[in-house]
Amino acid sequence: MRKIIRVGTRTSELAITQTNWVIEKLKENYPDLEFELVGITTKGDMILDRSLDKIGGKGLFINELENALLNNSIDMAVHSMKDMPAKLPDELVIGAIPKREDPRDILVSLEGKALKDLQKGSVIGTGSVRREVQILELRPDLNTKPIRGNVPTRLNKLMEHQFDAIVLAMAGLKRLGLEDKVTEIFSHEEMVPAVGQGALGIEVRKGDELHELLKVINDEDSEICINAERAFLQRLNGSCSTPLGAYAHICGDYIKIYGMLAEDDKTDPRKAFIEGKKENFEELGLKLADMLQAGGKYD
Ligand SMILES: NCc1[nH]cc(CCC(=O)O)c1CC(=O)O
Repeated sequence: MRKIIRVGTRTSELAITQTNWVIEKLKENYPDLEFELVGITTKGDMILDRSLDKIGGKGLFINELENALLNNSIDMAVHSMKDMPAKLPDELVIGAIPKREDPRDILVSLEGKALKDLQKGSVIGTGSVRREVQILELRPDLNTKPIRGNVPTRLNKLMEHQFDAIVLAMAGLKRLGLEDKVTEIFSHEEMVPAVGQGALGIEVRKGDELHELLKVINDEDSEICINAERAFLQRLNGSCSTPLGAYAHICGDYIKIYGMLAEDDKTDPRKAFIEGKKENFEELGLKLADMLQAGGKYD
């Protein structure tokens, strides 16, 4: 076994916190191994003045980390699964998905008002077309405005009154110890989360002995759910500019997957869910995508 395992991560406070958590978990299981955190700045972290879909979508936060894996300058990369594109390079694999953190979206509002109590015309900060479409479905009389930057930066922009409220992932706030900022938690039905939201993924080179070692921090139910959601994503070939979301959870031997899809121009949002035996997770994710593409709605 190599002496020091180099663990690549983005350099935001959230990414570093997540990576330290992964390293701690691995150390608990393998006290003799040594780990080194390698911070890598990605294009997504550098370009902060434009919206993600205008500068190239999801790959932005992970390309540099994958290149570092491919050229052997790191041994594993810790990602937020929600930032992972539908397809990975052939040489790489997600070696483990630890137990998922809270997958839901939340609202932080300036005056502590829930979404339904915000004044007509209030401005909601979000850079995500998925969140924008669903917010406007719940409150067509509000406005949305793009926001970029990491979680603390977004909270600061809210405090400076650039917005009346912002939407963030609960998972990020929990990991940063900022849950006390939360005004309202959206259910996964009123606001279908992003594919993979709340989950981490640890990427390694295919065939690397580290893959086996990572199994101790894999959570099988989380892995099945994320893979179901990612099958959905792959079928829709989603880029950052397609409003879509999916959230799967497991109940006994069954998996239930909720999905939302709108047109690229943000019109015609629709939602659906599907349920089946959990071993059929992939087929179910694909089928849910087909139902939504065919215009399916539920109620
Ligand atoms: N889009 C950026 C991003 N990528 C991962 C998280 C944290 C939540 C997670 O781990 O899924 C966030 C912040 C947010 O959406 O509020």
